[in-house]
Amino acid sequence: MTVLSKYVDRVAEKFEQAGLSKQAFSYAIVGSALLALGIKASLPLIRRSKQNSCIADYKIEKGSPTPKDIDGSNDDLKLAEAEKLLVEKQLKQKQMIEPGLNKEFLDQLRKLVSIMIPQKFCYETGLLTIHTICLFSRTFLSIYVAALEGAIVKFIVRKDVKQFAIVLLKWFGIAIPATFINSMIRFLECKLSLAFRTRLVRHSYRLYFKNQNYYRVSNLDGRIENADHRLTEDISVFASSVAHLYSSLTKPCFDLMLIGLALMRSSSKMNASILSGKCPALSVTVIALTAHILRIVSPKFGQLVSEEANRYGYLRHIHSRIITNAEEIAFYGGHKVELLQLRQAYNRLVNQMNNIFSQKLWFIMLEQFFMKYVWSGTGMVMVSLPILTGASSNISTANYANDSNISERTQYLTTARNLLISAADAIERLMSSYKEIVALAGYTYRVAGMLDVFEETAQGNYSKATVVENNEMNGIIEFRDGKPIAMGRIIYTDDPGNMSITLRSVPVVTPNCDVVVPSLTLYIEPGIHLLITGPNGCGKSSLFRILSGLWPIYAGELHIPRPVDDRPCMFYIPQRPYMSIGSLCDQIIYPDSRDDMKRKGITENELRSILKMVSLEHIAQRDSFDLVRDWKDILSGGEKQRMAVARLFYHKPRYALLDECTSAVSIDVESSIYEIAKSMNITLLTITHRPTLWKFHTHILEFDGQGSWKFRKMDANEQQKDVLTSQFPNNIK
Ligand SMILES: Nc1ncnc2c1ncn2[C@@H]1O[C@H](COP(=O)(O)OP(=O)(O)OP(=O)(O)O)[C@@H](O)[C@H]1O
Repeated sequence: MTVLSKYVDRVAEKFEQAGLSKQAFSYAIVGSALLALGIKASLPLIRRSKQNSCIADYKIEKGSPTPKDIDGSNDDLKLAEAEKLLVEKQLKQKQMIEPGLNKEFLDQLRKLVSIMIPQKFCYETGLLTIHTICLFSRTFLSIYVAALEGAIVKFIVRKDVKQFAIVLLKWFGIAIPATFINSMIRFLECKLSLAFRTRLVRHSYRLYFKNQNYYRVSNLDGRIENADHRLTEDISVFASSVAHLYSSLTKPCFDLMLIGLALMRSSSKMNASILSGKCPALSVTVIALTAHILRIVSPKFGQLVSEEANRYGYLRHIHSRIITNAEEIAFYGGHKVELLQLRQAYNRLVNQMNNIFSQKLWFIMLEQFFMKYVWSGTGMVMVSLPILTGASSNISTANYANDSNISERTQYLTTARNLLISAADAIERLMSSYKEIVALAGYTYRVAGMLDVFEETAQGNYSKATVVENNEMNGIIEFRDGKPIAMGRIIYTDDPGNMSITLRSVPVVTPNCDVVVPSLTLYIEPGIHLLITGPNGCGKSSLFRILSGLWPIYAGELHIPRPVDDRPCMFYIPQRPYMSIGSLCDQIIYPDSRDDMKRKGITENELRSILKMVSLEHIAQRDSFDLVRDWKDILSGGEKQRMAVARLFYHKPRYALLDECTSAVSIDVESSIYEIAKSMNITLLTITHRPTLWKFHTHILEFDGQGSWKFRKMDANEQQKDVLTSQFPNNIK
């Protein structure tokens, strides 16, 4: 500032020499400052209105790609459009509760705390107690160190070398427990955060895997975009901020309490009580006023942090999609599109982070100004006022020259100053905790929100944005509070003599509440090998989803045999089989564990013969059963499908739900697989487009793609469809 004012003076002199008055020069400076301010204020508005008009242009052009779209310069506009849609969607779902210090936050926090600390006496309360003792001891030590420093100054002023050396030694001696306790506080904070995290993770994993929630959350419900991010990153950050907040709230409270007492004691010794008269009023007024100003001007950190976490989660989601679908993307050469999406997601995150940084810049400046300067100034006034005014002092003027009194006062001032600095520091920490609390509100909102969604989806309550408007009128689905209600019933039959599956007037309804088949009635008993056909999207796989309990039943009844441990009722094999992490043995027995296998008394030799049934014996010869490899990449498409069939032969279910699961398997191996399955008394429910498989079935369920269906016994001609197809390809549909 000094340099600037000197420079301004020098320029003003030059202007005077050139014949311009100092007043005109001042007007010019003020004018240009106002102009700069005006530009700064209006520029963002101009930019925003320009952006809006561009978005409007883009809306008009949507659907017809322009050269601008193609060269990627319209990316920002697309992104803005996408973001707008997202916000509209969230508003529709009434989810735009602003995370901040409010009742919702306190309720959510209370709920999460009851998960993190489930009992009065548990590991976490033990850690908290030790942590609290350490924080308390640290405050005592700070006060003791302040007193020692005062004594050191006193003996320096008195020139008392011996006492000085003794106190200095004490000062060094106290450093050992003080540093240990400091380190211990950090250690305990980390342990506490980990303990909280573990409790939350265990609880949320339990919920995530309850009633196939991992499927429901991403497929049937639309509220959580990236459950993986919430389950890992958000829980971790939430747990550490709770643990940190505990120490950053309790330590300053102890500090204030004990320092207040220490100050009162030392000041009353000097008959210069800083806690009487106008001093406390002054300090309380200054602190309250500055705190109020800071609260008013504080940016909405909770909302900002929550949005940042959203964007970070989305970025990770795009990354994981690329990893999962790397081969497909590489075959398509889709790297440009993927790169663009990654960049857009990253830019969104950067924009949000920049926004937070710039909001923090001014807030921290103001905060520091109040805390470092305004409060220190007030503290200095408080310490010196009683001594300077000396109104209440009993120390006579005659004694002022006395060395001892001077050194006493110096000691008092040094100790009081140190204590006041510590107290100011404590208040600073308390006030900056507000920022942390608001940021914590953001994470609490995400973690508690996730648990709420998990609990609701586990009970079959789903919420999807696009559901209600289109379908409320169809009469098949009942809605309550805008949410579809699953009125259908699943009835498990326990009768070992009745292993049939019955569907009575069950509609096939997608998670978006599109009715694919209004009402389906079927009776399947062991030995009815059912072939399911129909055009794409007619609901073939959806029927399997309903039979497996993945999709809710909105009406009617489904009777299925209750699953028993050793022989599952149904076993589903998809077109793209899932390869788990683990050894070759783990692939065959999935989802059983080694212990389950031992319990069932199945040996490695039996596994070998299962592999032989699906013509995969060479894999067991190549690798041992215990070798852990990345089977997803090692096995070819057809081998993976055969491995999935090996699982079927291992589990020997009553019903096999085969969803084009042998589309990549050669026809001869496929036929032998079907024969073996039938010989094992497995009833086949097959979706296939291959005529060669018709002969293995006794009944057919035909969907027409318009919601109608036909269920009937196959005639002998139909069973020979593959032969007829090869002889008269044009006559067979
Ligand atoms: N998770 C989902 N969310 C919303 N709609 C879905 C979902 N899964 C499937 N659908 C819709 O349900 C309808 C039936 O799908 P389904 O998978 O049963 O078809 P399909 O008959 O098996 O077809 P294909 O022969 O192509 O496999 C389709 O219109 C599809 O878009």
